[in-house]
Amino acid sequence: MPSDLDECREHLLVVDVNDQNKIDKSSKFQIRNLTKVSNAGVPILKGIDLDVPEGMILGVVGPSGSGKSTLLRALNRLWEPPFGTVFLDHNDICDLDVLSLRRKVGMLFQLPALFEGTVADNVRYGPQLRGKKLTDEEVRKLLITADLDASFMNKKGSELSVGQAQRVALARTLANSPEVLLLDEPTSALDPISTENIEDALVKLNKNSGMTVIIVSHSIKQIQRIADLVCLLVDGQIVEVLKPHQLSQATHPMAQRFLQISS
Ligand SMILES: Nc1ncnc2c1ncn2[C@@H]1O[C@H](COP(=O)(O)OP(=O)(O)OP(=O)(O)O)[C@@H](O)[C@H]1O
Repeated sequence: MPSDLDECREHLLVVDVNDQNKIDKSSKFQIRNLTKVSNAGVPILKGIDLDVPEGMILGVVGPSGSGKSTLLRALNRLWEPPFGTVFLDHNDICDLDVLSLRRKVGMLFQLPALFEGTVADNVRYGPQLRGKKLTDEEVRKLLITADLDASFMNKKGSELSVGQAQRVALARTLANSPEVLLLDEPTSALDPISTENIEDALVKLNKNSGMTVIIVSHSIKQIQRIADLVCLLVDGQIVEVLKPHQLSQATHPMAQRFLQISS
């Protein structure tokens, strides 16, 4: 018996923007005609239409330069579209207070920048802005979720490896209890064991708290391990939306080639 979420996943489609009846009411994000052109006039995103159901892990894959990071950044208002709209819970994100948007929609970058101070300072940063001081125990739990042990608490952010900094950045993002997690190559600097631990943590967070996750990854295997659905981006356009086990059925020639080489 398929669950509501399964039904919903079945219906994640690249939508016809003119057909409002197709808007999925349980969507966390509704992206309509999202378009970006570089200053030099080169199209980067070419009218992206996509619904992301609440509680889903959506994998975004595609060749380098296809616009994956640009797409993620739009969802957190790191740039604002000259054309197109992004709705979060049916509200245009450009109408939302940007700080509350970023608290709801946490983002992790490929190369995380930590703030001055210790790891614990970094993890406490977001809640502190809202007048909440996390206890040592709360910080410890967040670090453990991000596959770091408590001994990291008092280390300086500047003394960490990229892989350790990636995990601190994850703990710092989770400290805000986001409803959505945008991940840009979150395990690119991690060893296979840590990668597996982070993947497990993401799946647990998704299952236990219903957190919607959108993950960009160059690892097709990673996407197949954790995603409910995969969106293939080629040259600024979504060319396929498939379930992970259906990836071999991609019909777009560039998507096929990309998948063959990366699998
Ligand atoms: N601020 C910018 N100004 C001009 N061009 C940009 C800007 N940001 C990105 N681009 C260009 O847009 C295209 C898409 O970049 P983006 O980083 O989104 O791709 P990507 O799919 O995430 O790539 P990768 O897999 O290599 O990280 C690239 O050609 C890039 O050079």
